[in-house]
Amino acid sequence: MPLSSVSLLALHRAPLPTLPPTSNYPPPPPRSRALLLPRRRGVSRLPVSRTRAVAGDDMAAAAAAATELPPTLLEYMGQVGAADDLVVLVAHIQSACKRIAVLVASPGNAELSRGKAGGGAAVAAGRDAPKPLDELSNEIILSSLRRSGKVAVMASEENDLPIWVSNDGPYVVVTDPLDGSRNIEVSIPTGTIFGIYNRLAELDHLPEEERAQLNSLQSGTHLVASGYVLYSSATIFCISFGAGTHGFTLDHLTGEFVLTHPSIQIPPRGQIYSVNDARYFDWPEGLRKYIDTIRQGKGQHPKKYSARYVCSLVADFHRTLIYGGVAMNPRDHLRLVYEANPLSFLAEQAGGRGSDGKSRILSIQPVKLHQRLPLFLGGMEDMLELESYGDVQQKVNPGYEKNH
Ligand SMILES: O=P(O)(O)OC[C@H]1O[C@](O)(COP(=O)(O)O)[C@@H](O)[C@@H]1O
Repeated sequence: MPLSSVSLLALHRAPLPTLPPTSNYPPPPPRSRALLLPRRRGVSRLPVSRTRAVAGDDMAAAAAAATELPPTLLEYMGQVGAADDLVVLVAHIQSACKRIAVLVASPGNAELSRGKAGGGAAVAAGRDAPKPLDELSNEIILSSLRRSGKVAVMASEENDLPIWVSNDGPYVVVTDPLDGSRNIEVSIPTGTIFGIYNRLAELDHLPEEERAQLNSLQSGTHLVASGYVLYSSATIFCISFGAGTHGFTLDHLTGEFVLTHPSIQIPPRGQIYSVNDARYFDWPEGLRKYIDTIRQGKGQHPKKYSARYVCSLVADFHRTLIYGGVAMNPRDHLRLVYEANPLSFLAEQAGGRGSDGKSRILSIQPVKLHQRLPLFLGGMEDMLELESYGDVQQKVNPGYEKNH
């Protein structure tokens, strides 16, 4: 059945099971063993002949087990009353991300990623040349968005210009299809980041190119939803529709993303800072002082902070969302439209903050599609302390080649 007629199948609008909000640190207890078993939908949906075959006690046990199952991502969207168009769109994004998850975990991934650097085994030319993983991921996402029938424009970090997809699509999607792909060869986590806006009908009279640009340059305050998928030891789909940030983990037995991290709250104070601190000597005075202070335990939080830096934005952000602290890239490197806005939306929806070191990210009006800026994401108290140092944006960036 095509996903577009997911029609929201029998997205039963039963009340949500009462899972506690994600208490981030220490991490949540392991999921019940029932989740490790092949997924059984509600017993009431079994054909009558089959339900009759189930003996009384078994029936009761099966019913109890079924009602304990946390919802899948699409069930969750049905339960919270998400618009049908949005459910169809997210269904297509999740199916694209499942394909990317398989791709990054496949034996050929290293060869594909070497193709990007023009070295390694990528000797075939033209159409036969292996495509770098981020280009392939881009194509996977684009074709899923096309098939959804719900997208007017897609703007991707991988394309110079936004792509006008369909005149009928109600949504605009911005995406970094595979962030951190330089880490693929060594199996370090990667991720897909996306943001969803409403298509601006008032621009429909403009020429296509201009319409596509302006639809893609909406400020983060207009996000309808944003999310990321982390490809790591678990594949996790984190999303916000503007009412909290929620995490769904891919259950490989059923192929479903199931709710594992409801209502994530970033601890206002963490004990981790995340930055490429080989660049310490290029940092401004304020940032150096901040980091020196917190790692000695002399900041507003009288604890010595630890350093963690994966150098893969989705992984560094995911850890920050769960454990707190601050994840940052103080140089003009990460992109406002594809990375900073979607992640800041998730951070805010989890009670945290996304900033360029001075201002709230979501309030910055993008002027260029590939605009880059310093990015700081984290728990509220940690972020306010960091910003109080004033001078935290790295202005110089000498001597670093982007070759690994
Ligand atoms: O080299 P830096 O400044 O540490 O930047 C690392 C960051 O760059 C990224 O790899 C993204 O860079 P690209 O968008 O060029 O792939 C992030 O995943 C990571 O957080």
